[in-house]
Amino acid sequence: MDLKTPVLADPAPIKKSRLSLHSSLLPYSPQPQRALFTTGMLLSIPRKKTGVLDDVRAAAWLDSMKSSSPPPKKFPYDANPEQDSSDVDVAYRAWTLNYPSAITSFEQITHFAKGKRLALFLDYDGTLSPIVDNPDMAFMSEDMRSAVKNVSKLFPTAIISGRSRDKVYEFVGLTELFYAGSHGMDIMSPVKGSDAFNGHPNCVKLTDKQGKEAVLFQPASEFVPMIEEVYASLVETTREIKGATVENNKFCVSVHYRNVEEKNWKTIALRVCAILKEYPRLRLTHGRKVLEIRPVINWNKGKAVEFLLESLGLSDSDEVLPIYVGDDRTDEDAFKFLREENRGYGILVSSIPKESNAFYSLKNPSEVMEFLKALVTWKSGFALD
Ligand SMILES: O=P(O)(O)OC[C@H]1O[C@H](O[C@H]2O[C@H](CO)[C@@H](O)[C@H](O)[C@H]2O)[C@H](O)[C@@H](O)[C@@H]1O
Repeated sequence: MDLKTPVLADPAPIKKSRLSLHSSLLPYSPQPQRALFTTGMLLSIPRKKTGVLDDVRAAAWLDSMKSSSPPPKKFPYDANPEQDSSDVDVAYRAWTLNYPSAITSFEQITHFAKGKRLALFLDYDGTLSPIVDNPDMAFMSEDMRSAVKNVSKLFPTAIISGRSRDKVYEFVGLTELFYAGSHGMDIMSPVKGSDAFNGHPNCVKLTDKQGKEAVLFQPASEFVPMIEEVYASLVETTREIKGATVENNKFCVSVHYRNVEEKNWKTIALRVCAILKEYPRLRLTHGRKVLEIRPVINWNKGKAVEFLLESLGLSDSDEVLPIYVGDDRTDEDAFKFLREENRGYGILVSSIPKESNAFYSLKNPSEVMEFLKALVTWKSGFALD
């Protein structure tokens, strides 16, 4: 099977590595067996306790907060009254030469998928539901729910979210799927294929809400008391900052600043920094107008994809093509895993140009739904052949 990718469709931001990856993707080569769990899952990050360093760190966070929140109308140039939306369109179209649309490249994707089982991994916020001001109101539409349900009848499908697993399950409400919450630090998967994890201290067998036997993997379980403590401190320290909210995602905490005036972002950065200084075993990552505090462990959404592939019996890369769809920085770990392990494709959901480890792009959740529906149509037609 010739899987050669046309040169123009090669979505390569860093030409060297992406081209070499593409050539090794053709055809997929068997992956060397690797140990999923490193013995030292805990990473150590030295954190000095001087005031100057705190200021420097908070200033760096502030830069990151600002750069990750470009005002859509000004992007990709600075404020320019002459600039109209067609400039933005041109920039976006140029970007899609490197990250082709998964819809216009659909035939290419299904060509790669022929003879393999597709496995789908879907982020939640910004992917299945539109980004909204109130995180508690980030509902997915009924149309999207039925698209996800239909796709999950044909392909193993998992949701991998930064939310707590319970919360994301509440939003999605489909029993047919597999769920990983807290950026992959809380995974419920079927017992089938879970032998590799038997005896792992963070892996327990239980019966899920539907009465099915399941495996629960929580690599950061020892951090729960610390997360609860830091959540309480963050609620307290941000209480008087108008618009700031703190969300407890069980193994990680989100500090939202979407509704905070930009002049107060620095205060948030400084206060979160002051709290985090007391917790050297926690670290901060950035999301979409959110600061995410999480344990310093060697685990992320990429590791969660690897875990799920293994526990679902889908780890043979000759037979399975995983596709991961996500919009956030934390999804990059999953894109990177699929790219570096030569396993499958990341699809970045973004309406503005962004550097990414994904191969393809989709503009927004509506296009995600269109893509999922196209997969169902394709697979159904294929089944009738
Ligand atoms: O991994 P995800 O499922 O994408 O979760 C990442 C974070 O998503 C949520 O925050 C984001 O969506 C909110 C609702 O649209 C929005 O108000 C917020 O600004 C976004 O950052 C969620 O609330 C966070 O806890 C997740 O970590």
